[in-house]
Amino acid sequence: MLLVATLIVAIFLYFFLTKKDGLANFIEPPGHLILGHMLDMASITRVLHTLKKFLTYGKTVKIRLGPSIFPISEALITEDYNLIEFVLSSNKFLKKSANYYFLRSWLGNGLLVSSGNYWKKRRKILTPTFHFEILRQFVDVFESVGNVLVDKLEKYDGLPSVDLHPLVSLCTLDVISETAMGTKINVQSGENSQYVQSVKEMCRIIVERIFSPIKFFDLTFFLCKDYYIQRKALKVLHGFTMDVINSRQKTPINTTTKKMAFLDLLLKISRDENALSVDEIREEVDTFMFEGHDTTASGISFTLYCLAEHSEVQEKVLEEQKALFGNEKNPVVTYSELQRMKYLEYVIKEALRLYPSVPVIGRLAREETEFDGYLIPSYTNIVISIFHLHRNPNYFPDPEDFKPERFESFDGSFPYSFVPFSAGSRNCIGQKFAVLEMKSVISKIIRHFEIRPTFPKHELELSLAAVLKSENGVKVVLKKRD
Ligand code: HEM
Repeated sequence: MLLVATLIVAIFLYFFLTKKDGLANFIEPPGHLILGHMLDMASITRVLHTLKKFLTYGKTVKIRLGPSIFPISEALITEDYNLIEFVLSSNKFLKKSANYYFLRSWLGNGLLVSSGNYWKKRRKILTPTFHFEILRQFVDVFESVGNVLVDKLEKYDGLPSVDLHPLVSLCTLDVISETAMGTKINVQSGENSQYVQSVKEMCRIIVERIFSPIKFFDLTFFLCKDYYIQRKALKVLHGFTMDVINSRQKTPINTTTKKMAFLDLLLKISRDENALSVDEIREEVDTFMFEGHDTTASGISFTLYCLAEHSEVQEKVLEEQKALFGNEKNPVVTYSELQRMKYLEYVIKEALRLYPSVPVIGRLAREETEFDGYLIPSYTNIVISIFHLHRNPNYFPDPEDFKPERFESFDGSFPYSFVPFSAGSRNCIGQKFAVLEMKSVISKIIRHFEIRPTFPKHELELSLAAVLKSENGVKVVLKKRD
C-alpha cells in the first residue's frame, strides 16, 4: 500500500516538475507565500465566498496550493462563458480533475469518475437505461415515496419552522434505492440507519479530503481517524450493494414485468452481452446511489425555500396543479401529467440557477491547448464555477432575483450560461430522471401545504459539501391546505 501511495505522489510530482509554466499568464489572486491559497480553500462554508473573491481579479484566475516555485497543485478557476463553452464542448477535457480521485474508494471506476475509452463504453451501455419508457415506470416510485414524505411533514404543520433538507434527503435516498437497486430501504421510516450514516460519512470525508492538506494525500490520510471511519463506511456501503446484487442475480429477471430497476437492466445487459462484470455493476449502482440522491434533495429543498419566499410564484404553481387535478390532493399522477407541469419546470430551473446542486465541476486538460491567446498546459485542473456563471447579469438580468418567467423566453442563444446538469458529452445522465422526481415530490407538497417564510426570515448559509447545502438548514413554515 505504501508503495502504491509513493507511486501516486511520484507521478504527481513528475507532472508538476515537467509542466511548463503556462499558467503564469493567468492572474493569480494574492495568496500566502508558502501555502498559496490552501487556507482560503480550507473551509467548506467559505468556499463559495472565496471563489467569488478570487473571481473579482478576473473571469479566470489561477490558484495554487503550496509555494509558487513548487506548488503541489495548481488550478484555473473560471466563470468565463467562453472558456466554459470551450471546455464542456471539447473532447480534450473529458477527464475529471484531480479532486474526483477521492470518490474512487466508493465508486471505483463508475461513470462519474472514469475516463477515456472505459468511460465511453460505460456511457454507451448506461444511456439506454435512462430511456423515457424506463423513466415512465419510475413515476409510481416517486409518487409512493413522496406520499411518505407528505405524511411525515404533517407533524410540522403550523410549527414556527421545519428544516426541509434532512427530511427530503431521506425521501430521495428511498427513491434512488428503489429505482437503482429495486430495493426498498425505508430510511424515511427509520430503517437501515447504518446505511444512511455511512452515506453521510463518505460524503463528508470526500469533501474534507479535497480541502485538508493532511487528508489530501493517501500517505498521510492513513494516519487520520477518518481513514478508519471510511473503511467501516465502505464495508457497509459495498456490502449492502453486493448483497442486493447477489440476491437479484439468483432471481430470474422477468422482462415482461412492468417495472425493472437500473440494476435489473444492468444484470440483463451483462447476461445478454457479457458487457459488465459484477464489480462493474456494483460501481454503477453505487454511482447512482451517490449522484442521484443528495443532488435531487438539494434541488427540492432549495426550490421549496424559493417558493416560500415568493408567494405569488407559489400561487401560480398551485393554479397549474388545479388546472390538472382540480382540488384533488392525492391524484394518481402520470408521466404525461408531470410533463405538462411547465410552470413548475421553470420554477425548478430558476431554483437550480440560483442554487445549483452541483455548484462547481472540475476537468483536466488532457493535452496542451490554446484558448483565447493563452496556453493551457496539459494536466491543468480547470474548476468551473457553475454557481457564479449562473449569476452573471449578462445572461440573467437582475441575477439575484427569483424570476421563473425568465425561462419562458430562454432561447438558448447562450446554451452554456445555464448548466446545472453540466453540458456536452459528460453531462448528467440522470437529468430527466431528476426533473421528473423533483416535479413529482414538489407538486405533491404544494398540493398539501402552503409554504411560508419563517419569521424572522431564514437566511441560507450556503456551503459546498459534496453538493450545495445550507449550513443552517433550509427552513420554512408549513401550513396544511384545507
Ligand atoms: C438535481 C439533480 C441533479 C443535478 C443538479 C445533477 C448534476 C450533475 C452534474 C453537474 C454532473 C456533471 C458532473 C461533473 O462533470 O463532474 C452530473 C453527472 C452525473 N450525474 Fe447528475 N445530477 C442530478 C441528478 C442525478 C441523478 C438522479 C442521477 C442518477 C440517477 C445522476 C447521475 C449522474 C451520473 C452517473 C453522472 C456522470 C455522467 C458522466 O460523467 O458520464 N444525476 N450530474
